Amino acid sequence: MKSHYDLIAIGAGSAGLGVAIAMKRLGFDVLLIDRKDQRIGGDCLNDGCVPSKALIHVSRMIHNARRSQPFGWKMEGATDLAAVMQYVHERIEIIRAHENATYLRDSEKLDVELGTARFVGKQQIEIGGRVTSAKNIVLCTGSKPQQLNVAGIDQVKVYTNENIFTLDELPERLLIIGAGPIGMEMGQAFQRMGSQVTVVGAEDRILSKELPEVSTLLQKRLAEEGIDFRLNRKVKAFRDANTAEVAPENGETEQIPFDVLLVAIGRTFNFDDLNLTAAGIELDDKGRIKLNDYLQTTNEHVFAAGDAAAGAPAGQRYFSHAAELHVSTLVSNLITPSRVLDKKLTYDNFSWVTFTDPEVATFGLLEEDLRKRNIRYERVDYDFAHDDRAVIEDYEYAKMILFTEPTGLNPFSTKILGGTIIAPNAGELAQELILAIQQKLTAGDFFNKIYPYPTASRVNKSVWIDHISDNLPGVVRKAVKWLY
Ligand SMILES: Cc1cc2nc3c(=O)[nH]c(=O)nc-3n(C[C@H](O)[C@H](O)[C@H](O)COP(=O)(O)OP(=O)(O)OC[C@H]3O[C@@H](n4cnc5c(N)ncnc54)[C@H](O)[C@@H]3O)c2cc1C
Ligand SMILES: NC(=O)c1ccc[n+]([C@@H]2O[C@H](COP(=O)([O-])OP(=O)(O)OC[C@H]3O[C@@H](n4cnc5c(N)ncnc54)[C@H](O)[C@@H]3O)[C@@H](O)[C@H]2O)c1
Repeated sequence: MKSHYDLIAIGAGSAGLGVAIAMKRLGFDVLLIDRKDQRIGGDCLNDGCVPSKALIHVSRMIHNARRSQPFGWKMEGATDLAAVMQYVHERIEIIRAHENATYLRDSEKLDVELGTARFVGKQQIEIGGRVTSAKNIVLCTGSKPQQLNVAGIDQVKVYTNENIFTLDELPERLLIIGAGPIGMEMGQAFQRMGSQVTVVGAEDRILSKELPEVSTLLQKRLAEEGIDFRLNRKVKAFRDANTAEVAPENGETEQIPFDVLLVAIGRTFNFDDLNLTAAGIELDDKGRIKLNDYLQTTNEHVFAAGDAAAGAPAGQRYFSHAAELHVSTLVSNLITPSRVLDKKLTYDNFSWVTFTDPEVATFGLLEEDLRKRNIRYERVDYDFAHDDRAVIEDYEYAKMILFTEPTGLNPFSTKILGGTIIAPNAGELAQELILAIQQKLTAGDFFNKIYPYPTASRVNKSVWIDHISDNLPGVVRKAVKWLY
């Protein structure tokens, strides 16, 4: 480790790896720090995106195998969770081959230190008893699961995303607290593998960041697969190691027996070890780092990225690709010679996907953003009932909701502002729409594109064919007829 660097990144998850590699490749002297080699890759690789999506992949195969029975396949069996987890961990190790200290030192020429970092000055970091400094430091220390603090919890073996992928026996009864993306993705995966899943959610609907009709449709599909929902309820206490006492605000308490408890009730931060006060870095009243629009902390030499940047004025987004957006904003600002040219963080072109089946993809401006900003918009609802691919593959229930500019005299010039798709592979279907928002493409651009039949993404044209047909001004129809 050198005594001084151009930049130090603390934490080697999506944010830390991104900023360190980008700055190094641009020619700067960079130090990357994480607690230990097995943590490099952060939550995403070790106990977030990668293991969860691998588990979802396996559970979908099991579900599809079961669904083939009406077509003559006779299958029986039970999930061997140890074998499933072996697959999950093999996938992690494949990615770890290029996300580890040796690889980063040898191939990316980064300085990598393993240990817990703490501030000992405004630009000074101590790690393993040694001190180094940097012109700029980026806090990429991520987040951790929020704990459930209720009476009797100490008797229970609590699982979170940090240890659920170590299970090697399928629980008969899995109780999940929290109906957010972790609860829904893991709940469906375990239900499909053969557990009886019960979900307790504090709000009146699942995935409360989505449009209400999307939550309702997804909940219906998950309930049809057998998940038992107890919404508008909280765990009040644990009677013993396998019984939760659950109740609505002013209602009767119900006992829910379980074999395994998964808690997924949101995130908190990893700031305790950092000694932030030594660097003059302040937290807000929610325990988030105070940041300006440029991801800068109250110490002008220290910035935050990834889950650690939840205190940004633009809002909090706990996603790997949010870390990617923070990194590109930061790197571009760090190498820009004049502060006047600095880019503010904005989520206007952001998107996310919840990898349930059906998937939920949400992109661009949310309806609440449009209302808050007094932006005039129209809502376009598209039902997949008459989409040939949806009929062929049995997902006529799917929906697309777009928020568009108000249709003017020329409906072909309408642009998308945001929207949501709930459908199998919605995350892939939405990609074209996300690009359209970013590049300001119009309804006419989709209308004029010829999509191979019967690709699923033809819906991105069908929605406009319907919309344009419904909104073509009478004068245009008359003119066309007159010219005919
Ligand atoms: C179950 C689950 C599924 C998810 N699925 C998705 C998904 O499908 N798509 C998606 O986009 N996002 C997903 N996410 C969110 C995504 O994982 C996170 O947003 C992302 O990992 C955040 O990256 P980060 O770099 O900010 O933090 P992290 O990945 O948490 O990395 C932080 C690193 O900092 C290190 N660190 C902390 N403190 C110190 C210190 N003092 N000294 C040294 N090192 C330190 C930690 O060891 C850790 O490695 C999921 C999350 C979970 C929990
Ligand atoms: N596909 C993806 O991109 C993906 C997948 C999983 C997680 N993530 C990220 O990880 C983050 C964390 O996920 P999460 O699901 O833990 O958090 P979340 O904050 O999104 O959802 C937690 C849910 O738990 C509920 N809750 C809180 N306290 C409760 C209590 N005591 N009893 C019952 N319910 C309670 C909340 O009302 C909320 O609906 C997400 O915000 C998301 O950004 C992303």
